[in-house]
Amino acid sequence: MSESIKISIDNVTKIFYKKHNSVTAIKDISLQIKEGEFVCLVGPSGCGKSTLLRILAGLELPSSGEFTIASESDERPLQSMVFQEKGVIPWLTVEENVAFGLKMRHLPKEVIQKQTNYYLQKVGLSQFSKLYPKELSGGMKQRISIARAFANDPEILLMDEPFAALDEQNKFILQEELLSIWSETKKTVLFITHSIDEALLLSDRIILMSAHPGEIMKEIKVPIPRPRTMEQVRANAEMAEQFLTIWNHLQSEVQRSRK
Ligand SMILES: Nc1ncnc2c1ncn2[C@@H]1O[C@H](COP(=O)(O)OP(=O)(O)OP(=O)(O)O)[C@@H](O)[C@H]1O
Repeated sequence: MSESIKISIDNVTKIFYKKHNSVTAIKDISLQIKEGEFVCLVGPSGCGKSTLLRILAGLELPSSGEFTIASESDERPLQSMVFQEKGVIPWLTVEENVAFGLKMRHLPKEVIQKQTNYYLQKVGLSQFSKLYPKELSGGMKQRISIARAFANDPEILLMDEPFAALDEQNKFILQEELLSIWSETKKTVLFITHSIDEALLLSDRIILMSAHPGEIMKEIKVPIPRPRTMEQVRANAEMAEQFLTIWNHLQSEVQRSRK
């Protein structure tokens, strides 16, 4: 991980105005993420995690505050986003889905083919390249989204619970595949999850958010070195302690928000 700051979020607040009231989704969020860092956002449901990601993706505007994403090249997209589901285009084949962002940028055909093939192979979809998403399992569809996001070669990756809809076995496999691609590319990643195990396995740093409105409450540096496996995460005493810290935080925030 480099020491340079890739994402800088400064005092970002988002208020959604409705007809008769307003909702403050996130409040005064300030966060700096280093180049090549893998950061997970964890917090109770409705605390504004997706709102923050959507702001960074340019899909929402902050009500106040600002953010910057350091850009190395004008030719690369600033960000790629991976969602929980519905991230694939049903009328395009697997290969066309992965190539989609590259085609939009009108890159040379050979570059598109090379990049697409590389990431299809990385996520184990090479032999399914001509199939359509409806012919694939949920795990395979998420692999397409991941391959497309990395193939785009964005400055940063934003991932909104990409594995939440998968069964445990598929989740473990995709987490390991993601870590393997990430360790090669060293992309800066901001990843939302509700799974404490997932956050401990993937992150360099975990940001804990408060219940509604979402504010940053605590940061946890994940203590074990990489490469990591879920077995190590589960067997490591320090990780068990961190698990409890996060668990207790979530419990108390959920209870506080219900009062
Ligand atoms: N477009 C919108 N219009 C109005 N309110 C919204 C909008 N998007 C989000 N909100 C509100 O902002 C708050 C934060 O929502 P958000 O989806 O960001 O939370 P979250 O932490 O990602 O939730 P979850 O973990 O359940 O996915 C919620 O109260 C939600 O109802």
